[in-house]
Amino acid sequence: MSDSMPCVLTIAGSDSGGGAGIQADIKSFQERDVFGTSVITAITAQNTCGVQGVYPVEAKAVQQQLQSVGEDFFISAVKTGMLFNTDTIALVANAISEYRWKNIVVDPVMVSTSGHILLEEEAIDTLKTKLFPLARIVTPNIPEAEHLTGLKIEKDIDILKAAERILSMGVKSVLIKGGHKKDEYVEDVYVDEKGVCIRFSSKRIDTKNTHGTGCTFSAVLTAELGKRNNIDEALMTSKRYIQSAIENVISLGHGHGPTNHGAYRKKGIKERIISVQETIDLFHNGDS
Ligand SMILES: Nc1ncnc2c1ncn2[C@@H]1O[C@H](COP(=O)(O)OP(=O)(O)O)[C@@H](O)[C@H]1O
Ligand SMILES: Cc1ncc(COP(=O)(O)O)c(N)n1
Repeated sequence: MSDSMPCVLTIAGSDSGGGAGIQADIKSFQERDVFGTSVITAITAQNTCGVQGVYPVEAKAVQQQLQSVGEDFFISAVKTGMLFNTDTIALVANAISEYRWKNIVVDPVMVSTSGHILLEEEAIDTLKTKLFPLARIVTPNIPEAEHLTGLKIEKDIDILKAAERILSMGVKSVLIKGGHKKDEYVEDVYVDEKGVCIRFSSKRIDTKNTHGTGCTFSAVLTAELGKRNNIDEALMTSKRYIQSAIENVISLGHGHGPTNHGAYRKKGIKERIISVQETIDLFHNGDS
């Protein structure tokens, strides 16, 4: 191991079932060869069948964790996941400014796959106003993009409209993930402030084992940005990683099982992705 291993940070909730949250993030960091640090915002009692309890960590403890990490490590990228309430969001935004953290990936986690609230409704505005302007990229799924924008996403054009509205909240770029649609291909659509649009498309895997896919995707993205990769390369790696992790299922639990983190690294697994289409100057050409 090189002594200059990039060091990244996840600020998220703990999932006792190990499939999502901090646990998914640290596994992803390890797989992508970055050193993972963490700030835990909430403890969830959770398994593949659902969330049985949510226990937010008190503000003082969140603040101290941010300080412990911020004062000791050079952090090259940060991801935020489950933040749960307004106080935590404000503390995180302050720490990002104080420690001058860059490459901020905001996964606007709101509700678990099983339907449990992971972000208080009143905190959504704070997320938009305090955290989004600091973000390198925000990665909502379709229901989250709808909730953030108030738009209904049905057709392709709706995704672009939602992306444009999220960009107007001050983020540099947005990736709207397509896992919740039903099409044959799962398309994640990236749009940035310059009007560049890239679509990452892969064959939909027919499975119920998608617990933690969003956390894993954004953690891999954070690791790749922390290694100074360009955003398009970082997104491509994240899409390939998640495709392998869903495809090579490990059967655990009785509900929505977790993904297989080792799959992408293991030899013999074909990279069966991925068509990428790029449109430059999307908005400027009037296509939106
Ligand atoms: N059934 C699936 N087959 C292939 N890829 C999927 C599938 N479901 C989700 N993904 C991928 O997993 C990532 C997370 O997507 P999504 O499920 O939309 O987010 P979230 O986990 O935040 O709800 C995205 O990159 C998406 O393309
Ligand atoms: C601590 C924590 N963070 C995030 C999620 C979202 O993951 P999913 O959408 O797969 O339930 C979760 N269930 N738990």
